[in-house]
Amino acid sequence: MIELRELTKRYGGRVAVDALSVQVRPGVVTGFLGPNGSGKSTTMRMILGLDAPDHGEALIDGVRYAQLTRPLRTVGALLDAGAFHPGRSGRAHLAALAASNDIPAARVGEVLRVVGLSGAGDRRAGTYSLGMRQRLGVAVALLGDPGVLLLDEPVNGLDPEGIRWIRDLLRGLAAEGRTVFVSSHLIAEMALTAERLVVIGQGRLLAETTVAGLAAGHDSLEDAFFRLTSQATDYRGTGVS
Ligand SMILES: Nc1ncnc2c1ncn2[C@@H]1O[C@H](COP(=O)(O)OP(=O)(O)OP(=O)(O)O)[C@@H](O)[C@H]1O
Repeated sequence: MIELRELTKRYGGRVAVDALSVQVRPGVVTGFLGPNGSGKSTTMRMILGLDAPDHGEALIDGVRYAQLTRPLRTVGALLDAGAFHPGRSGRAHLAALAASNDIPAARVGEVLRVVGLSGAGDRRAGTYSLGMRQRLGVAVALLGDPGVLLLDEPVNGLDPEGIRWIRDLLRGLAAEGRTVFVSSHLIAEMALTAERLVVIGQGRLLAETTVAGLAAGHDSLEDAFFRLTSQATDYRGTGVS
């Protein structure tokens, strides 16, 4: 379980995350939605202890990330799919992480299989396509068999087959009782993947609901999302006329 308590982050005079209080529960995929710049990545970075909140706290299974004794075994994250040495093979990258986190080496082959990179595991990661990098990032997240998973825009760069694969994977991981928190700015994709939704705009909580709950009373889910976030968008084109 992930718990955010009045989580707040300012950059200069600007509030990126504004007193965000949310509980993300195990057993379902929870989508984390908001327009560009609404604070999703900043929130995820604070959950992972990569950014310090100015106020409030983010707890994973009741403790802060820094207090976890075996972090990779508790929480797996995909933040930046390019975060590996390009000259190293996918397998070597995973093996180094496993060794430094006291994870059995046999787990490397298992996660390569789960993400469909068994055949490409010995290639240099720098030669991977964007979709293969995303898959390697997912393999890193799964390496410690964690109960909590945090993924920032995991479908970025994936083709339709890859998008379906990640959707099924996330739903399967949640069905095993894990907490799965996945950010996106694509409401249509989230509607197919997530059961619960946390929607933010300009760093503030706009809705914490189910997919059906968000759509209720609107022509479409997209319409509901736009209405909810229209007052909380930093950038908007005017179109041509
Ligand atoms: N290191 C930083 N320094 C200054 N401002 C930052 C920094 N990181 C984020 N911000 C600002 O904080 C706000 C929230 O950004 P964040 O990246 O968390 O949003 P996001 O919802 O993940 O956006 P996107 O969907 O575009 O990835 C934005 O206004 C952004 O410009």
